[in-house]
Amino acid sequence: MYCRFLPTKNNLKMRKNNKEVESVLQGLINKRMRAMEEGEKSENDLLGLLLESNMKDMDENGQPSQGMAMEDVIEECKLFYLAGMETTSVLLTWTMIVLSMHPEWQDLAREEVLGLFRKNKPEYEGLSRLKMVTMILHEVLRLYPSATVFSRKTYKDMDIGGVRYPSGVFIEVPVLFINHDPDIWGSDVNEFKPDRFAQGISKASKHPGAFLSFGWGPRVCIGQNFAMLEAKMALSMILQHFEFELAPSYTHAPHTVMTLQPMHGAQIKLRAI
Ligand code: HEM
Repeated sequence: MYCRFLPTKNNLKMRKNNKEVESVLQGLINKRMRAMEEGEKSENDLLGLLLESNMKDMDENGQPSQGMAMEDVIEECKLFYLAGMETTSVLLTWTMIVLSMHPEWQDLAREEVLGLFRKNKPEYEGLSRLKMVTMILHEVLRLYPSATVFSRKTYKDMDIGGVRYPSGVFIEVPVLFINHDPDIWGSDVNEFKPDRFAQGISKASKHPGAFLSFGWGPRVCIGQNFAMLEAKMALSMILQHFEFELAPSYTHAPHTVMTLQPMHGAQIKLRAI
């Protein structure tokens, strides 16, 4: 846990990158704040909302300390970008890979999408009626969870699963291992079987809370509905216009670099339809 404070080559590079990201964000924030101070209407996006609440708090209380500190605004921007971008993009990547490996499911998904939207642009109402596509995305998230682990820290002495932990212990929740545990998902745990989600997430496994790909509890992923919507929209549009299969150069090697990614990339051949 504390290794990140050591001046290793990687840590120094990360710190340098972090500084660079923060200074880019600070520049964007300054520009936006100037525009807001000059009376320009704030844009309806995350940064606009954060800054608006930050400035409002400062106005009402007259003390900047009551508002959201600028470091917090920067941290929120970083969090939303890092937590929201890569996770959804690797979900789509794995979905393309898995549907290339299982053309029968690719056909079923396409049938559903074309049945609902034909070749028209998918609209919000229709996306919520995509049952097959939703099952596929959940099964991909089970087999290849974008975040393979998340952590917690005990804030007091406590018993978890019959083990006594003192306060201040970091606990890693191994999502990838849980998602591949045959005692939870059955002996076909390593197979791609979207229909295990046919009755919803809580009925897909022997334990109703076993699906942890979006986390759980008060810190559950705040963007999960948005991510699913984005993935459904993108996948629907791809299925409407392309058939796809793996290129011979594709090598299956999932590995973790922050998120779970295909180590050698995802070489996929697309054919317009
Ligand atoms: C497939 C896509 C995604 C996956 C698999 C995913 C997964 C996760 C996981 C496992 C957590 C940790 C939960 C915990 O510690 O209990 C998390 C937290 C979070 N996610 Fe996502 N996420 C995805 C997309 C998004 C998107 C699109 C956004 C924003 C638009 C987002 C924003 C966040 C934020 C802000 C948190 C921190 C929540 C908190 O600590 O209260 N995520 N996500």
